[in-house]
Amino acid sequence: MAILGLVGKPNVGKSTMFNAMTEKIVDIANYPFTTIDPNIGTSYVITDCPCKELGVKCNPQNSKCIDGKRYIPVEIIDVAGLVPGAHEGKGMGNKFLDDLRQADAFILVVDASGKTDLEGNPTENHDPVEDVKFLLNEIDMWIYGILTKNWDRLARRAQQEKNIVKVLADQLSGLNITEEDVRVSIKDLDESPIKWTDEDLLNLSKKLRKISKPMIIAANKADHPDAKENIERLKKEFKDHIVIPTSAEIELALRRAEKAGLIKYNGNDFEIIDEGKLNEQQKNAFNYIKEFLKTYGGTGIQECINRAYFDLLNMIVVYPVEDENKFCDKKGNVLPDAFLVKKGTTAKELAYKIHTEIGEKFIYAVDARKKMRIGADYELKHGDIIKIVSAA
Ligand SMILES: Nc1nc2c(ncn2[C@@H]2O[C@H](COP(=O)(O)OP(=O)(O)OP(=O)(O)O)[C@@H](O)[C@H]2O)c(=O)[nH]1
Repeated sequence: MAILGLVGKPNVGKSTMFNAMTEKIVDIANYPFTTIDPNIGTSYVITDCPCKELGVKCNPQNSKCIDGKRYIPVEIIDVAGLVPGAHEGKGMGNKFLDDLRQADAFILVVDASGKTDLEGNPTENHDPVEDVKFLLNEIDMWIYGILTKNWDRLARRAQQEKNIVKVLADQLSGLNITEEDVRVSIKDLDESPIKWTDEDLLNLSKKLRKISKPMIIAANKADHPDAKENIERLKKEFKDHIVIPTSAEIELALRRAEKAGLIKYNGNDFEIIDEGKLNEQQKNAFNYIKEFLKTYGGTGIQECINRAYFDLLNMIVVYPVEDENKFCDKKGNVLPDAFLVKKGTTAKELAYKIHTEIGEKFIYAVDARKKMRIGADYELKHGDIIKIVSAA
C-alpha cells in the first residue's frame, strides 16, 4: 500500500496536520523538533460509495461507509523536521532522509503565514517559496549523493555491461526508485554514462525526484491574515505542482468538536448541534471558522490526502465481490472491500492482489454493474465492482 509522507521544516504545522488527519495525539508545541520519532498513523481516502447509486445497504469490512461516502484507510507518516543541509546530515538530516525513503508521495507543508524562518524559528515576512525551493533542493542533493557515490567505477561498469538502466536502478534501489523511473529520466542523456557531466548528473537527480517523489504543496496556516498573498505566490511559482491552501489547526478543531458532540462536520462545512451549549468564546471561534470555510471551501486537509492518491499516485478505487447479483462476498457482506489500485491495473492483476492463488488460477472476471464478462487484460475503472472467477 502506498504511504503518504508529511514533510517540511520545523514549526509549519506538520504535527497538527498529522493529528488532524489521524486524530492521534502527539506533541504540538511552538518550538522546533517536538517531533522526534516519525509518527505513523492511519487516515482515510474518501470517495463516493456505490451503495447509494445501487440502492443497497453495504457492510464494509476493510473500510467504512458514512452517509454514502467510503473511507478507505491509508498510512500517513509524519517525517521528522527538516533544516537546510539535511542531506549533509545537519539537524536530524539522516533520520529525515531515512523516513523519506518510506513514503511514495508527499505533502510538502509550508507556513503560508510567513512567520517561521528557514530553520523553523519565529520571524516576520518569510517567503514560503524559499522553503519549497530548499526542500526540493535537499531531496535533489540527497539523490545526487547516492547516485554519484563511486561514480567513475559505476559509469564504467554500466558501460561495460551495456545495461545503464539496471546498474543505476540498483544503485538507487534504496530510494524506492524503479528501473522505469531511471529509463524515463535518462532518455535525453548521452549513451555513454562516462561522458555525463556533473551538471547532467544534477539534472538527472532532479528528474528522478520529480518522477519518484511526487509532491503536493500544502500552504498551511491559510487561516492567518498574512497568508493570502503567499498562497498566490506559491501558486504562481509552482505551476506544475498542486498547491492547496490548508488550515491544519481548523481541521483539528473541527474534528475534535465533532468528537465532543458539539457539531456535525461533513468535511466542507459544519452544523452546530445545540447553540445553547456553547460559551461566548466557542461561538466566536465557530463564527471565525465558518468565515474561513466560506472563503476556501474547506480546510484543504482531506483534499490533500485525496489528491495525493488520486492525482499524484494515479490511483482508483475498485470493489471486488463474489456474487455479482447481490454485490456481496461469500458471507453476504455487501460491497465488503474497497481497494486502492493504480490506474491501468487489469482484472487479472486485481485477482493477484486478492490472493496469489486466485491470480494464478484466474479464468475470467465479471463487471458486476453491467453483468458483463471481462477478460484478464481489462483495465479497471474507478468505481468498478468486479467478480473474479478463478479455479482456485
Ligand atoms: N494559525 C495556524 N497555526 C497553526 C496551524 N497549524 C499549526 N499551527 C501552529 O503552528 C505551531 C507549530 O505546529 P506543529 O504542528 O507543532 O509544527 P511541526 O511542523 O510539526 O513542528 P516540529 O514538530 O517542530 O517539526 C503550533 O503553535 C500550531 O498551533 C494552522 O493551520 N493555522
